[in-house]
Amino acid sequence: MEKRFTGSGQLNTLQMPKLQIDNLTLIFGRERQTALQLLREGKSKADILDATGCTVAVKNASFQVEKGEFFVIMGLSGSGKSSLLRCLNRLIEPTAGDILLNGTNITALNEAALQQTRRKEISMVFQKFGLLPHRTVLENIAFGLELQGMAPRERNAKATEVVELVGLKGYEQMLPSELSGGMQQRVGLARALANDPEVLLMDEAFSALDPLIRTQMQDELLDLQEKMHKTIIFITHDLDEAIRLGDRIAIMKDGEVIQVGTPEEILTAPANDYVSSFVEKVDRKTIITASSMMDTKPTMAVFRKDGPEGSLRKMRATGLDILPAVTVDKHFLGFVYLREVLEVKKRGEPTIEAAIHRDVPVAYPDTTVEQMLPFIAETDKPVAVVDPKNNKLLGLISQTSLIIETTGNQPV
Ligand SMILES: Nc1ncnc2c1ncn2[C@@H]1O[C@H](COP(=O)(O)OP(=O)(O)OP(=O)(O)O)[C@@H](O)[C@H]1O
Repeated sequence: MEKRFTGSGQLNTLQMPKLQIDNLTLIFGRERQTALQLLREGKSKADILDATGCTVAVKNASFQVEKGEFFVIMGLSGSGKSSLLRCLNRLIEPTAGDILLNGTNITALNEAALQQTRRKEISMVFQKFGLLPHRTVLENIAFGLELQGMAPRERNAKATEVVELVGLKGYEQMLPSELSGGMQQRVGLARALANDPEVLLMDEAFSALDPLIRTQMQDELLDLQEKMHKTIIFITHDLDEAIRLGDRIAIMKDGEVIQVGTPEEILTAPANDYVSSFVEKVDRKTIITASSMMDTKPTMAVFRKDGPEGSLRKMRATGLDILPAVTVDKHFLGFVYLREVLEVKKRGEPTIEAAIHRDVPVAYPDTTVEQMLPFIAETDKPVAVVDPKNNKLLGLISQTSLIIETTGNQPV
């Protein structure tokens, strides 16, 4: 899936974020305000619990979610994911901080306006599906619309539309108890989608499903998202699921958001030892791409500018016996080798043309390490990374870094 977001937590600032969370804090317990004060004084969670009996579930969380983004919040049990998610639609009242939806501060809404937002703008899908047992699939899906006061004919038509979308056609008149877990979660998802919300909150939505069904549901959700372009905030404690689904991932620990980034950023630049230990076992080959491995300032032999003489000079200066050959405007032509450049010079040829090997494999910035495996050769040939639009050379990956990335070992 295409990853559209780059830079740790950096978003396209030309557009207003769909959701902006600023210093969100949630404290459970009676002496919340005292606890908040202690938190602001820099006291630890454990000290605050000792002093006040209050639990700091979310501590100063700040991040933005862009329109159409699939944003995953990941953390172990008790890290505060569900608490944070429930604050976003104020199922739980945050103790401090702001939540801006399309620039409007949700924390300042009165009850009526909040109801309106929950019905129209933010819908939630729960882990345990939350279905009404005595209502049919169609009635369950239409339930939110019924609460909004929509007439039966209209709401059934809307629910029938969504039924098709989530693959429940033919099951409309069944009761939840007649369905498998995966099917029940489709009903939960359909009910959330029937409201046509801008933001979908999904709380461990697939965690109760067995692994095969879970993978299938993940695929279907990604397919749906390709069509719907909703803003999705998805909670999971499973890193593989987070990597599979997320455009970006926020990692939580002890109530704090400790890193926000694309899966690749989190794997290549973990914010601390905790994140490193988390990502250790992930199969990096399918996630790391050429863009994060390449040297973006390689020495190049510039065709027509650098003749054999100039190319040899560059080889001598760098100690390299192979250089990428490019045109003056950086279009990649191939590689030149020391031995052949010497021969060209000996023959008195004015350019390095005859020395250029044009038939070499190239990678694009989003080519994964796995896709580059066939490029591992016995020779020390680097991999050229080019822009797919215009074939300009963007960087080089040395054979050594490719081997280290694929095997985890230094080449012998
Ligand atoms: N209603 C509550 N009252 C008091 N403490 C709570 C309440 N709900 C959660 N907590 C505490 O807040 C912290 C964060 O819990 P939360 O459920 O948000 O974590 P989580 O990451 O979603 O974990 P899980 O995956 O197990 O649900 C935990 O220490 C938990 O014990």
